[in-house]
Amino acid sequence: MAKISARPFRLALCQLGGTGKIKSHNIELARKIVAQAASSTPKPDLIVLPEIWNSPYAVTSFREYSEKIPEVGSTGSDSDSEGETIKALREMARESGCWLIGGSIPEIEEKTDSIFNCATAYDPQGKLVAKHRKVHLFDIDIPGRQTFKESDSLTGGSTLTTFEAPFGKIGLGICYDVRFPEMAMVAARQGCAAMIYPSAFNTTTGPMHWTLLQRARAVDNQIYVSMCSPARNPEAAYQAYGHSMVVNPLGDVLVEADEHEAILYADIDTELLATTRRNLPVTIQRRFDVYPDVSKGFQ
Ligand SMILES: NC(=O)CC(=O)C(=O)O
Repeated sequence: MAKISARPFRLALCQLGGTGKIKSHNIELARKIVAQAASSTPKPDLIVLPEIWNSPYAVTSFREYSEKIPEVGSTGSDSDSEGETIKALREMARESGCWLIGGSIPEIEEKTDSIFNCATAYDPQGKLVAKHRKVHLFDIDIPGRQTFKESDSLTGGSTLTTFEAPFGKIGLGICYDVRFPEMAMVAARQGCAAMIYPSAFNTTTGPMHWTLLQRARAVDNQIYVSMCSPARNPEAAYQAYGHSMVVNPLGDVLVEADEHEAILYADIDTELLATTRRNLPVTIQRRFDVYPDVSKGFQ
């Protein structure tokens, strides 16, 4: 179990609204909301965008809107290896002077012709510091209410993702990944202060599980948990839930949006991480002699 080494930091969630079928328009909307988030006082350290914001959230759109995404560490000098959204996200990070989780976009891997739902993160110099391909694809069928099958056009990723920033280590997942507690547990055991999920629940599963899952992941692992959604668009085929949220290690909801466009700010209190773990020391009371250590092989 790695110790959490983090300093207090400020998180800004951009619940982006107004996106539609025109990719360049979606990118301009993202630029505006990131710039607005960065201009607030105190300035946030880390800004977050939602899941699949440059494209409609539809299995029939992912290939058309997909882009190449280079490997982690890329500074964008080889401009052929990345698409317009990635170039724009690098600029947003540089211009804002903040760390940026650029939500997720559809990624094409040319050598296998596979499409992934991929989240990226950047430092304030625009360097790509993390790339997470959604591991658990959103394939559900609640008859008459919500049916979705990402696996019709997407391939699942096969790695877990964390990145180190000066304010602490952050775990990155995407939406449906939150339903798999092992992922957040591994991140927590690797010393992450927060698990952040660009997301897009819907008006069926949102009321059922959105808050419950974040509070569960936070309390189980005594970390901050946050999901950043797009705003709801009444004209879209997929009705995003909205309700972007940050939950603290005690399971308290610190901030929550409604369904409209919004920017939410939350202060990540590293002292609370420490006191929660001191007062309720479950992270050191686990009985891996009785049940298997799910994080074995990842530390
Ligand atoms: N959109 C998702 O990936 C997940 C979701 O909406 C849900 O789990 O519910």
